[in-house]
Amino acid sequence: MANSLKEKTSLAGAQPEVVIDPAREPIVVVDGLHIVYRVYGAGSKGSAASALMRIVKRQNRPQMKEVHAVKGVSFVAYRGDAIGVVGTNGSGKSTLLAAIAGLLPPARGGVYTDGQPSLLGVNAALMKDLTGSRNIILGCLAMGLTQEETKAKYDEIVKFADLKPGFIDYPMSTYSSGMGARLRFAIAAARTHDVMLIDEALATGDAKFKRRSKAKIDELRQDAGAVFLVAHNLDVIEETCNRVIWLDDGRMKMDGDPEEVLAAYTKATGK
Ligand SMILES: Nc1ncnc2c1ncn2[C@@H]1O[C@H](COP(=O)(O)OP(=O)(O)OP(=O)(O)O)[C@@H](O)[C@H]1O
Repeated sequence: MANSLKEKTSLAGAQPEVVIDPAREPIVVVDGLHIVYRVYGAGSKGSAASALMRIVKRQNRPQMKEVHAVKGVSFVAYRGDAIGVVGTNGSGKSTLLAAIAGLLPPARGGVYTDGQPSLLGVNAALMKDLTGSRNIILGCLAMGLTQEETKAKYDEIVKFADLKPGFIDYPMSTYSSGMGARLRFAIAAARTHDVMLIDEALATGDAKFKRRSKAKIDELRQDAGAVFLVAHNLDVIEETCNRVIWLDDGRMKMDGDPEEVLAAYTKATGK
């Protein structure tokens, strides 16, 4: 599979922008990636009536605006990497993760992954009207676990989420954001992921849960291909990751050792 990644990278363009270290196993290759959102102005989604009015008034279609969120980012993540992604609001962190997960089509360049990426975000798709218990079962089945595997993992997930007593049988709409995040993380961590993308999921947990999550991520890193973590809390990144990518206005500003990158980022942003 590693070979196919190398082949694909060289096919991505005449001049691939990434260089793969032949001594290591690439898991994710991001090659000259550009992501552009297309946004229509207010009211532009429009009804048939507003379209008719435009025809009558001989007006053109409302202007489409483009938001260039990721601008030519390239890097290679290797097996065992836990990569923290930092950057100020709107710098493109979530967009990059969504692109790696295959949820956003590149405008240019490409993303190649060895295995199935799983995006674990604050808005991960759990059903608010269903109980935590039902969500565990649905979540496990959705991740591809069999009924037997789901049953076997159930108690472990409940224990890891460590919700207030009884809450596992309440609808998730009654959970605080921290409780929701804990359950989401506990469900996602119940299986190993080839590429695990965590978007702020740990931000709402308390200190004890963060410690346990870190231990769990370390464990997942042993089996997973690569872990990506977006967090505004730099301590979480520093403690969890072996590498940090700093995005600035959609561009790669730095990629390297956590201590070095976080020091430069803190100095530049005063965070
Ligand atoms: N669905 C969308 N439609 C249009 N523009 C979007 C959309 N999502 C994000 N953007 C824009 O893309 C850019 C990058 O946003 P993104 O959410 O990736 O940044 P971020 O670094 O994750 O920010 P934050 O730290 O605030 O979560 C921003 O300019 C944002 O306004």
